[in-house]
Amino acid sequence: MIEYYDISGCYILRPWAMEIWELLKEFFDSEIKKLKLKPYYFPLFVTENVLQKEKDHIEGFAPEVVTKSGKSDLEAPIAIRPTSETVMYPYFSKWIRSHRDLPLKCNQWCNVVRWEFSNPTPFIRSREFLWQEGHTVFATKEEADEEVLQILELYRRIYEEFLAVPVSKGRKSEMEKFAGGLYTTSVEAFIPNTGRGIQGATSHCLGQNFAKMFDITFENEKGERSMVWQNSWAYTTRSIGVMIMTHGDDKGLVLPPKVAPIQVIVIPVPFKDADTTAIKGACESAVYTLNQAGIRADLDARENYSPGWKYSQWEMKGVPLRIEIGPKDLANKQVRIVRRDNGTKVDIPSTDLVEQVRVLLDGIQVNLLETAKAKRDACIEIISTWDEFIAALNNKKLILAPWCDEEEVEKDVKARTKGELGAAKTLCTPFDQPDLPSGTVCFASGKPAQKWSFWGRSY
Ligand SMILES: O=C1CCCN[C@@H]1CCCn1cnc2ccccc2c1=O
Repeated sequence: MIEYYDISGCYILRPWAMEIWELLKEFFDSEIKKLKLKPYYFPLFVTENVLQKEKDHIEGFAPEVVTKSGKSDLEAPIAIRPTSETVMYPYFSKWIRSHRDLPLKCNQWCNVVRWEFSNPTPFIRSREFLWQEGHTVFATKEEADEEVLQILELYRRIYEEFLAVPVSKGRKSEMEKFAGGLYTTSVEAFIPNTGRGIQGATSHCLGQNFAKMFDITFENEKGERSMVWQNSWAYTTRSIGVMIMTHGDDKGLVLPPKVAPIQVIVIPVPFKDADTTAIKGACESAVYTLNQAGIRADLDARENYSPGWKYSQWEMKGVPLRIEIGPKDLANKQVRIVRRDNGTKVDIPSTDLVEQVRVLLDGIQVNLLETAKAKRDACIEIISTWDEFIAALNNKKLILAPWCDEEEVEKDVKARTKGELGAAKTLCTPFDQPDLPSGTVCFASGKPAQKWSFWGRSY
């Protein structure tokens, strides 16, 4: 999937990874086009003084900004985009004059650079990554609020319907939200093996903060000038890393069929005096029939590897289904199908091939999500006291706790849980709130609890 590069935190994405990214992009792009998003491409470079325009929140990120100044020190240093607000919004200000210019809906698929120094991890934390960033502009807050949730639902579908990763939709705390915005919503995943939460994607309502900063105003129907309301939202190639960690097993990758570059690998099983030509022919026609039905099938007829060696290689690559065709299968006009997710083998008549493969692929997709959901739910611990919180944290749990929603308390929990594994933090306040009996107190402060929030260590 990936090749290490001679610069730390940078990776080469090879076809097995890029084909997954392209399948996700195909779905997401077709969905946002239904919402009237238009494709744009803005420059990679931004002058540092323009980037500094967001100085109130950018100082938090400043060290991550890669800059290069020209040969003579007269030239203003140029930065590589870590995100594109400051690149785009001066032009939104120029392009938007009247309510007739709204809503403006801009999406770009691109790379961004954030020169992070904490431990680089393929897909999960890289200094350059691919993403889509949506930047939309509305006349009213209501329109913005509605779109924030429409996009968040698309991110849930990316994770649950394609990557088979369960996520929780919720709202970020004031401390964890995008500082430049009004509020942040996110889909949060959880990795049971490490007991860490991981942000899957974010959908921010920016309010009128950037309209003020970049003077993005419009004349409404009554001829009055007012400021626009904006959103911005993104998901990244990190989503591939979350899928790998969620489904992988000791044999290697386990790919959900919806994002598998090859969904079915067909392998001839020759036998010493059997008719190898007929077997290969049967394999080729199986691949052809499946491809005609829109199933991503391929043939592995390499003569320099044994069937057993091929089984292991394609299992390691996570291909959902393997079809074996040997002399016995040929004689009985059947094929043997092996599932990657649970290893079951089944012999099916060649005449039922497409139908059965479809049923099996759908079954794998559902099974992977259900299995991951059960594992994630088994990690959720509902607590009410500080001691229970610490115990759950040390047991690698995803903690659901009643919280007074005070930032000072959030900071205090971070301070009290600092350590080499990283501090605990709020992951999100799930939209789906359990009942909060009156009188329930905050696990950390003892003050009246306002909400249930997910807490835990995170990536
Ligand atoms: O999430 C999104 C969605 C897509 C558009 N951008 C927003 C917010 C990005 C927040 N952010 C994140 N890292 C940064 C790193 C360096 C400079 C600036 C930033 C920065 O503004």
